[in-house]
Amino acid sequence: MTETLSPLVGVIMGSRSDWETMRAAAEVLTDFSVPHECEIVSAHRTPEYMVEYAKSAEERGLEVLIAGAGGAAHLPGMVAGLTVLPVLGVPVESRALQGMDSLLSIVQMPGGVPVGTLAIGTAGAKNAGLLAVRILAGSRPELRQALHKFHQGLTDHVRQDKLP
Ligand SMILES: Nc1c(C(=O)O)ncn1[C@@H]1O[C@H](COP(=O)(O)O)[C@@H](O)[C@H]1O
Repeated sequence: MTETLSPLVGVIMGSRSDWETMRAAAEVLTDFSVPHECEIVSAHRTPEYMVEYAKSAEERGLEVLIAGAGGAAHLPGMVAGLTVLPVLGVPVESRALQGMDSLLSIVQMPGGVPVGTLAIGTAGAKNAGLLAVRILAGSRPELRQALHKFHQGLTDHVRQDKLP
């Protein structure tokens, strides 16, 4: 994509420790040449910055937010309450409860405030990146084309797999 270099997707996470998971989302966006930004934003530790970030996201030109957090993962839901942009929530795998706490904190949103919840961990982060690309592709034919190519690549790869 060349029409703009200002970020279209905001990848945010509650802590630096989430990066190992959330980098999978950023890598997908890089692969599809989607301009994006990555930041640490925490509902618990930086609540005022979270409000500022979420409220300014739309006017800054962001179109999709990907929010990852672990444990008491309130970030995605809080952000979804502060913006009308689509928010994709990634439950980061926690040590104590293997991410079940993160998942349940993100998925069970009250009606009216949607968060698109992905799977726990790196696979969820990767799919959040792909879902963001799919959302953006709705109005960007070049991204739609790139997704068709990616999809075909997946299919070809699996079709060529041989059992031992
Ligand atoms: N769940 C949240 C939020 C939030 O929801 O705002 N902020 C930080 N955290 C989470 O705390 C976990 C442990 O963080 P540390 O590793 O910094 O102790 C991280 O997975 C983070 O997402």
